[in-house]
Amino acid sequence: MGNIRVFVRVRPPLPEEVENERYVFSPKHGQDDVWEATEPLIQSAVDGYNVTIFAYGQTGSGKTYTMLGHPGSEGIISRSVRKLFDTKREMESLSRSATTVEMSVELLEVYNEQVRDLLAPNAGLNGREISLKVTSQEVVGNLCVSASTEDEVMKVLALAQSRRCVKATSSNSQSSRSHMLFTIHFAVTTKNGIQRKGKLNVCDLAGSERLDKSGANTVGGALLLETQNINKSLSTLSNVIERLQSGSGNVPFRESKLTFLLQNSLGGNSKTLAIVCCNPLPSHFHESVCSLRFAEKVNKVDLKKAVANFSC
Ligand SMILES: Nc1ncnc2c1ncn2[C@@H]1O[C@H](COP(=O)(O)OP(=O)(O)OP(=O)(O)O)[C@@H](O)[C@H]1O
Repeated sequence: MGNIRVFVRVRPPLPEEVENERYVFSPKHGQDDVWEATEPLIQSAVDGYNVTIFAYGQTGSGKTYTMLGHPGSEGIISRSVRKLFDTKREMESLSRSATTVEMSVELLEVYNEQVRDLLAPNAGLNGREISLKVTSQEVVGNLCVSASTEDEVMKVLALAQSRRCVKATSSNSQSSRSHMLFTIHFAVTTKNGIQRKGKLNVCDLAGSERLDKSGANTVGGALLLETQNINKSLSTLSNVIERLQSGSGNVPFRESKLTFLLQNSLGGNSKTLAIVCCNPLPSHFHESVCSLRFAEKVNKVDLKKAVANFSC
């Protein structure tokens, strides 16, 4: 006598169901499809809005691939940078340089509950922690590098990525051990002196992981501490979203550096997109369900109506 055998069969979606679920990207959708749906938000940064895009999901589910991509398979960041520079050139040439656009870039990581400036000369794992003053509106004290070409931004990004803490775990050979926040500012000044300032924040979060699956509890030391900090900040993020959704009580933005940095994106004047990534394997079913629950909660959060940042 053995156990009862169980088969599970998932039928393919029917055409009308595909239409209803079109915001779900399946494994057959590529980077172009994700970009096509994301691109209109980048235009909002040009129009003077604060825009935030963050990738959430368990370790190894495709967050960094979605945001940064691979050579020949560009992610959201490089496509956004190119779009912003194309727009800058177009605006300046159409106005015969009467309109000017200035762009600058910031790159931060949150590693073990410390905010680090990835562009600072002493950045990196062995570097000193940069003490940043984080206000509810913005981070003060880090480097903001002005950028005049896409190549410059991509070089700065590659430098930051090389300094970011990435390690092999048993779930992912290139696992990001920190949350990375890339910000590009887009400031337009017209010939009559009117300014509008938009910005795009792209956040590649570190992935949640179970200690037993990641092997961190057996390796111990740094990996264990990193995993605990990652999980703690992601669970604070989840609590923040829950409070925002229910509208009850104080929102615990200050309980983690990550939520502090995302405060304006989640509870303020911003247009925000969460991309929730899932691992396709049945063995990760539990984690995928948790990520989808998170997606559902985020989807119910009512943000204040975003207002463009204009000044004279
Ligand atoms: N849509 C995709 N198409 C093809 N390969 C993908 C896709 N998404 C992810 N991958 C591959 O899966 C692996 C894990 O992806 P990635 O490193 O982006 O995960 P992650 O969610 O950022 O993980 P972590 O949280 O550990 O940093 C990588 O080898 C990546 O190239």
